[in-house]
Amino acid sequence: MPDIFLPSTLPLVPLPPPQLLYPHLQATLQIPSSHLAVLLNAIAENATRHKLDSSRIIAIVPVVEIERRVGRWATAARIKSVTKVASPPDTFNIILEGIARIRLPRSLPPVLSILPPLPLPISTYSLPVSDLHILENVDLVPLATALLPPQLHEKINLIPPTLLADLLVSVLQIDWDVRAELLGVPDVQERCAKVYTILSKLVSDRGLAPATTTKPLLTSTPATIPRSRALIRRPLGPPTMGLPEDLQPLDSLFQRRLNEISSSAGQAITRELKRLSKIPPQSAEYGVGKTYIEWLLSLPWKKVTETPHDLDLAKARSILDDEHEGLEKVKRRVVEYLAVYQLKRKLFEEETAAKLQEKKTTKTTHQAVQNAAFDASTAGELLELIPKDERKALEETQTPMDDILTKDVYRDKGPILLLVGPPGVGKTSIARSLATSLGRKFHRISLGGVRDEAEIRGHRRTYIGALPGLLVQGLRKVGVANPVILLDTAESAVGTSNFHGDPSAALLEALDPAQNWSFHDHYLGDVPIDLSQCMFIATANTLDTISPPLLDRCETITCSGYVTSEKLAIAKRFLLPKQVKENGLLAVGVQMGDGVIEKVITEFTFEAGVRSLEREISRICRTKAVEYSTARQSTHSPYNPEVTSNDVDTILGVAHFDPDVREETHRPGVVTGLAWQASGTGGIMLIETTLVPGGNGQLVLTGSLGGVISESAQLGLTWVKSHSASLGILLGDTDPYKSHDIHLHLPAGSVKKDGPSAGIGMVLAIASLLTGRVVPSTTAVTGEITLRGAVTPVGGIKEKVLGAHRAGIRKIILPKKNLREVMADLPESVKDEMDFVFVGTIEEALEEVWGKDIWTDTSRPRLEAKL
Ligand SMILES: Nc1ncnc2c1ncn2[C@@H]1O[C@H](COP(=O)(O)OP(=O)(O)OP(=O)(O)O)[C@@H](O)[C@H]1O
Repeated sequence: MPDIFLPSTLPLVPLPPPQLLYPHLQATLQIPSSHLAVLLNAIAENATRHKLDSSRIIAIVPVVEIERRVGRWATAARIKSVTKVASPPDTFNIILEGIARIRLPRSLPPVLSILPPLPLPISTYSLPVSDLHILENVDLVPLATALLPPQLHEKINLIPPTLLADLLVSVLQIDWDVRAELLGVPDVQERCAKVYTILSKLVSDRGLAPATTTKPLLTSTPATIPRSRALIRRPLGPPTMGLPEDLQPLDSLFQRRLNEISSSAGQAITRELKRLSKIPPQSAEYGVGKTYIEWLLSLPWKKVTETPHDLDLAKARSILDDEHEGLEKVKRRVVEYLAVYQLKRKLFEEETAAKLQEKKTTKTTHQAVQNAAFDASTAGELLELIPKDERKALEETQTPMDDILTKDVYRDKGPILLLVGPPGVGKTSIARSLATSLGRKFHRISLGGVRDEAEIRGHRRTYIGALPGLLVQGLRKVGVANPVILLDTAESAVGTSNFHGDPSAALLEALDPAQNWSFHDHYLGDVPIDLSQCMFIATANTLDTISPPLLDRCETITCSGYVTSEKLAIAKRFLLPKQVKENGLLAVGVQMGDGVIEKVITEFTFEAGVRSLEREISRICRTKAVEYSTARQSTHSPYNPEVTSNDVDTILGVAHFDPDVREETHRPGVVTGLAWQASGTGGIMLIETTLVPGGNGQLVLTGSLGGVISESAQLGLTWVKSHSASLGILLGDTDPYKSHDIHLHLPAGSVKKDGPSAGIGMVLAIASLLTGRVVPSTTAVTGEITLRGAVTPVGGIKEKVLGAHRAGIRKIILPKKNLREVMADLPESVKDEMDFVFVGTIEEALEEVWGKDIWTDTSRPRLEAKL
């Protein structure tokens, strides 16, 4: 039960008819901006006088024709919100919520306008708990039932009788004078008796009969208060009566879980149980309804994993270290994230504690008015009985009931971590370790192939076999409201709306801290679910296709591919021991030397991550498991845990064909470019050109090329053509463009290729073809070109370079503007082994490959490669 504290002086504000403010109800006061300024000054003065940070409490005095005060009673009220109205101009609506009746001093001047803070003899005219018993004599419920529409009947039972009298006279359009008089009746019994007389008259005037009550009234002794309070919290009263037998188990489960579910879920279950009790159990609808109730009962509305208040960052780091090799930057960033999370949470908890403390101290300096019959859980119900026009204005500032109940829980509003990198580099497993460090449950949702909004937001219950969306399903699976949820392959939830809706929009709503405390899943209908306590982490292979609004919510951490030495370390420390264990060889083990593992890495796997490597190691372990089983059965051949290089060949067979190994031969017209696949893996890509006799300088393109890459080829040819003279291509009377077409092909025709980064490679290939000079196959190039010959930066450079390194390339020509990325992000071992040449123009690139004398050297045969 919250206590309300009133300062001993309050500014006074006149409230003309027809409005009248009772404790716990709302009223809207419309005032011009000049009056608002006076009011705010008076409030500030009062706050300073009482050394309060803010006191939005004022006294609302009912007045008639502005000069005549009615009686000696007013209402202490809290300002809930101030909003500017569209018309009349310069006018504000102030929404007030009554706190308690206050008696005004005899000497008070007429309240003609807003008055500065004046001392008021404040008494506790709200109800002490022990006074409740007096109400049993004057039961207003039957009268209220007769007078109010049926949909409100059940709610009347939930309203404490002490409030009912005020509430009824407010909603039943009783004369203002009568209402003002009732404000001056602080004694509850007297007030209820008066209201009883008024309502009885109204009932008989309208020719209605008072209903007989079944109302569980609040009972007399303080000892029974908690039970009564539970009753108040209960959404719609027990529906058990008259339920069919097969609904009884559900109902009793409902009763047991009453305190664990949100009030809106409780209301929905009550409604559904009632509805089901009226329809035949054989109908399909009956089954649908039962499943719906089961879902509502099984969700973790309020249950959370308790997380330690002091997160041990060193321990978190050691969990990350224990489960992952390398990934230094990623680990550091994850620990930073945890540190910030912990700090924010601590700060929040300290603030909450300080507020509580402040309340306690204010109690000693200010008179406390006990608000016996009002608590947050009745607020929502009450609201519905408040006149509509007032309610509308109030709703904007309303916090939902469930939110009030759990408002002291910390909800992280920070960005979502997005781990980006090629497959198999440990993104998922880092997220899992983060959940372990936080002591939270972990749930992974794969967004791959999610094209339908219903997969995120659920299907409406009208569909047969309808289910909630992936998020709600996930919550039920983990059984707590605060898990770490990993949204895997987030790039797949593309931001395209189609006739199935827009999954990324639904996802955004779920991730938005401003909305996700009341996420609406279609299956759950009008029952909102709180996702704000979940911690979301996303992973993606590439940022290219991720929806921009989603990306905007995220903070990106890049996990790049591994080089051989890193893979070796991962294999030795994690993959091999894991596979040995999984294949039942823990007792005898499998020994693989560094050279052997390296052979598996370089000859049998061609990937940025370590997934295939793990698969190959698993194959080796399986073979060793067969050997071990055979050895156990025969005494002749003992088991040998050692795996040699030859064993690898025997077990894994012929080394895999790898398109990503550099060419051994050097040929004019062939250049090695760099590619970056949608999976996030980098590699090399050959650019082949040849001259086709009988043409006229046209460009023929093949190899599944997209629009952008085709334009790059055209651009490359144009550049070479325009520099033909200086490159020595047009010599004497031979003009290759008049007698030949140029065919440019990118092998692996089944793979779609696009992007601008092959531009410089195309220029080199065409120039090489026409000048007859070769580009060494150990050299790779990447960079976009412009028509004027500038080389501009490209994306995915780190993965491309790592892919080139794997393929055996030792020199890379790349755009100057990518220099910082290369220097900052690449492992030292790669930087040591490779030669990087940064160029700003095409000329620089050509000179780098063929030397400065390319512009004058015309001695070489010009055409070497012909069909
Ligand atoms: N640095 C590492 N240390 C230890 N194990 C690792 C490391 N990187 C990857 N692994 C292991 O590789 C396997 C694949 O990792 P994981 O599933 O996390 O990859 P991912 O990056 O999420 O891939 P995808 O993008 O395909 O989902 C896991 O078994 C993981 O433990």
